[in-house]
Amino acid sequence: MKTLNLGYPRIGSERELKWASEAYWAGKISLEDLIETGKRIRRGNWLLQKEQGVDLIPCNDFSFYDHVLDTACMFGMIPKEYEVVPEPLDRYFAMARGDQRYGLSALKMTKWWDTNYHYIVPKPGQKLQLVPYKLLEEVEEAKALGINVKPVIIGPYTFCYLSKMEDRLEEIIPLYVQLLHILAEKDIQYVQMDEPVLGVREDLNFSWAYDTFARENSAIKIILANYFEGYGKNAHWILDLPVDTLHLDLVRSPYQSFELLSKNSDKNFSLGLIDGRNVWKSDMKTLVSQVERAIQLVGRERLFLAPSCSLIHVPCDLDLETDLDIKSSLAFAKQKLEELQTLKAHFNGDLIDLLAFDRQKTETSEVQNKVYALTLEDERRSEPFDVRNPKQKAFFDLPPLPTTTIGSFPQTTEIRKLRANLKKGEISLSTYEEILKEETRKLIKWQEDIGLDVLVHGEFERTDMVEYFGELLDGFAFTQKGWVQSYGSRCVKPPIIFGDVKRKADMTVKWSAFAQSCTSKWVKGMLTGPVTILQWSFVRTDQSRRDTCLQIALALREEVLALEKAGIRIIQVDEPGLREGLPLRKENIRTYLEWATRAFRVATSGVEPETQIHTHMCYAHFREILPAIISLDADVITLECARAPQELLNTFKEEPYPYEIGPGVYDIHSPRIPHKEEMSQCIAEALKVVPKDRLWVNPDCGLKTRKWTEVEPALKQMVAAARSFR
Ligand SMILES: Nc1nc2c(c(=O)[nH]1)N[C@@H](CNc1ccc(C(=O)N[C@@H](CCC(=O)N[C@@H](CCC(=O)N[C@@H](CCC(=O)O)C(=O)O)C(=O)O)C(=O)O)cc1)CN2
Ligand code: MET
Ligand SMILES: [Zn+2]
Repeated sequence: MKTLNLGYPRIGSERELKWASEAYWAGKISLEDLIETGKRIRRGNWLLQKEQGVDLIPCNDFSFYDHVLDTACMFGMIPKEYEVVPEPLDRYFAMARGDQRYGLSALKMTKWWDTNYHYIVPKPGQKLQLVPYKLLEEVEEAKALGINVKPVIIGPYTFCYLSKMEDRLEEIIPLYVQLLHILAEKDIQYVQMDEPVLGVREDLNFSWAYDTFARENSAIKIILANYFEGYGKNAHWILDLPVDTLHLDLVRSPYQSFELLSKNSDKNFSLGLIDGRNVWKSDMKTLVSQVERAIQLVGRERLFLAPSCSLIHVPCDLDLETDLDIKSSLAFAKQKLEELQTLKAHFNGDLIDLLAFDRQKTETSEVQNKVYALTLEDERRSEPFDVRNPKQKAFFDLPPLPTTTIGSFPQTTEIRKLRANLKKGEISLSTYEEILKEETRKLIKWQEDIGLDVLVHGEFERTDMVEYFGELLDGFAFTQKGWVQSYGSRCVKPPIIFGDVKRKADMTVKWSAFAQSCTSKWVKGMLTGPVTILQWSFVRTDQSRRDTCLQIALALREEVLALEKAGIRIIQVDEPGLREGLPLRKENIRTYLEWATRAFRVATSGVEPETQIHTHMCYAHFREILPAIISLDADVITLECARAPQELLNTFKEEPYPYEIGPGVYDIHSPRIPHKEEMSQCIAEALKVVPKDRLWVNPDCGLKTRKWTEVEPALKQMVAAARSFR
């Protein structure tokens, strides 16, 4: 029995790649040093996988920023304006994050399927050509270590779908053919073509490309990898494709996977048994019986054992955790490979102790009962928007086009160091809090000085907008080193929901009330919404996502009411995870949106009519969920918009948004400082589709990743731009 792996985390178990890239961008280390770090990580990952007995080890799963951008570069998709950057890796980073030195803005970034990973959306335009050096270098590096790797390549349909160039398959297929030829010459035996588009589209004709590949290349075996969903109606023809192996995500689609295994075919199958999207240990007994069934259906020679998807969505190594009560229930990337090896050993006849793993079932608790007892009253504001909106206008007395920010301000090295010191016990909690209060006080003053209208406290006390709440709520565990790449060098440490969620005490009231006490302007309270907390955590699997989400909503409802009671009358409940949680298959969308929007309303609807509920979302194609966004009944929404204003504004042209809205005028994911004229342009565009008394002016998202030197001029210009329209 053989095993294969679809991809391994590339950020490094100590986030080596993050530190090296950020040091390189800051001019603190050389390009050679950065490249060397990349090599070290790849070597480490390959050797680890070899040691774990993985038979087909991936390459090209490494990336200095993003594997979709790598693929775009492999096909020569470098927009003209970036050609001014002489060094190829700098040009690549300029596309990913913009480059002030050359006045270049970044390409658009968006979510990878239903994950919290973000990819760079390639920009079609120029003629395509094959530039495969990154991939080939990795093949050679692995060879030097005695490993004949399996390159991972985004397949043509998925790549064209993600790049919005489905009309250019004819042009790109020959480049794939050319690449396969080159790889065959290098003695590559297997290539993994990732085609997760199979999980969302049922109208594509795959045989066009894959027949060509089979005709032109008999030497290379193609593993077609679909994950995060089953094959849907594509199951009717997928077995006719001339590929060697079909990967099945048995975690997301067990039923259909076995249907495919039962059909008559000549295919080999990769059984995606081990959950690549969650951190619980596998129940080996269940896996064994699944494999046994598969063996009965197709025979063991035709099977690979595998994780369900790439392991980049889970942390690297559980061994690094020294203080985690539920550790014995968990498996991170390295441990998942160990599970794979155990399973393989079992089927190869070694005597192995197979552990059944039953997560304890908890008794129906008070919180669960509260969820069952929720009524329509609990998710309805006491007055509809048209009645409460004029009251709010009178209550807050804000100028037209009020300016605000999304919540966080720069998380400077000093602040992070301070928190690290607190964790190490080098400073006391009261010292920590005093210093952060001082930062907050300074920030309030600064916001007053530059003339912002609705102020924020800055979120200095938060490690991360989800982790922070996880640490304060019952039912969550959190790791020390459980980092998962979110985009580029940015990582998150998703908390683990293992039990019933309950609010123990106030979570944000102290900080918001303190900030409000420093000013006579309005300070906006800041919470992360129930769907986003769910979506960005690892969840328990013994109860539905819906029930877990509603439990979180009930906890947040208490916090919202506590904020209101403390005099915070504008409360933002962020839901950037709402769109991302959308099921990939259309038929599951409605049910999801019903409970997800309900959770938001449960969290927010208990307040007085004058209390203004804001929400915020980023990176979304909002059009398809606009009715759901409207059903949140939030008084104000701030949205990411700067990298793709037209898309968003067209949406509102077609369907006017009935609440107040702030389409972001400043792209905060790039270090580049926008000009006032660009922001004015955004406001002018927005005014074409949003009535003036409903429009807010704000950045795209929080400013925590930016430097003060970037934020100061940008926000001053933003305020000036807003004023020029009043
Ligand atoms: N969960 C989540 N998902 C999300 C987002 C989000 O904000 N949270 N936003 C979008 C993605 N955007 C993101 C934006 C920023 C970061 C981000 O800045 N992450 C930080 C880590 C944040 C954090 O938890 N920081 C901790 C730990 C900081 C740290 O690394 N400390 C050093 C020591 C400090 C030092 O000496 O510099 C260490 O532990 O080694 C803290 O502030 O306390 C990073 O990668 O740098 C992540 C995602 C969508 N998905
Ligand atoms: C990813 S959405 C971020 C919202 C949060 N309030 C912040 O400003 O950082
Ligand atoms: Zn955001």
